[in-house]
Amino acid sequence: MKIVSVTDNQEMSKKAAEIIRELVLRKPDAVLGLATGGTPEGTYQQLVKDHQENGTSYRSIRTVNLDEYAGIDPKDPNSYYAYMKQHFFDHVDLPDGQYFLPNGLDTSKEACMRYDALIDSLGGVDLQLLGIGRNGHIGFNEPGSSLTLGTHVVKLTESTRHANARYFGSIEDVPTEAVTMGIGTILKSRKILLIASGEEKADALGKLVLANRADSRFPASALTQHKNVIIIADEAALSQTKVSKD
Ligand SMILES: N[C@@H]1[C@@H](O)[C@H](O)[C@@H](COP(=O)(O)O)O[C@@H]1O
Repeated sequence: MKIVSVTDNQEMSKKAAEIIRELVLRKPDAVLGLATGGTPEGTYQQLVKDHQENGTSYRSIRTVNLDEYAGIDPKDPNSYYAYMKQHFFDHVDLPDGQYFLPNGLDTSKEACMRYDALIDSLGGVDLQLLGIGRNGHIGFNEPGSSLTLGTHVVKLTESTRHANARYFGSIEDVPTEAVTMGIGTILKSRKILLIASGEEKADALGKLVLANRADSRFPASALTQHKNVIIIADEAALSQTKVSKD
């Protein structure tokens, strides 16, 4: 795992966007694995700015998202589909029909298998963007998840529901389940870019930097099994590690 230490959220977002942009320019039909949450918002902002100012094109790009809440209609403003439209899809020239998310309204085993088959049919993910949950979850793979599964339905932990409640009216409105790419799916990506910002991620980052083997109690540790992982984290997120700014 390569760790890049940056000053703050803005520098993290710029560096992450630069890596994505380079791939898009080098491979105009790349498959991007995308993530949601507060952390990648700045990265999408940078990519949109770059598209507007420099014309970087997404015409032939395909994207697949990590996860979606179960039981939430894509039209619901709290869906990850709506998040992606709002932060990225509606502002670049990525054609409709070239972006995919798990379907929160069809959580059947068949639908999950179809999502993995879709990713394979696109040729696999070139670059998977990841955030990290405070408890070390990636996608929605909560502690205790199998580290080999493909896309599947998960029960969200109360800590994750509380952390994500800021987007909903109240905690009762936060779904209890989600559909997520499994760690098995994530590890198939050719490259993984994990971004983290802020003190509330310091615990998780501290554990991740020290991890030397995959342990299902801390799902992000599965990244130790992948050969091409870059972590871009700011000083606050790295405050419990010995990694210092380059
Ligand atoms: N499913 C998402 C994850 O993909 C994300 O990495 C995590 C951290 O979110 P945030 O970036 O808002 O801290 O939250 C959610 O649970």
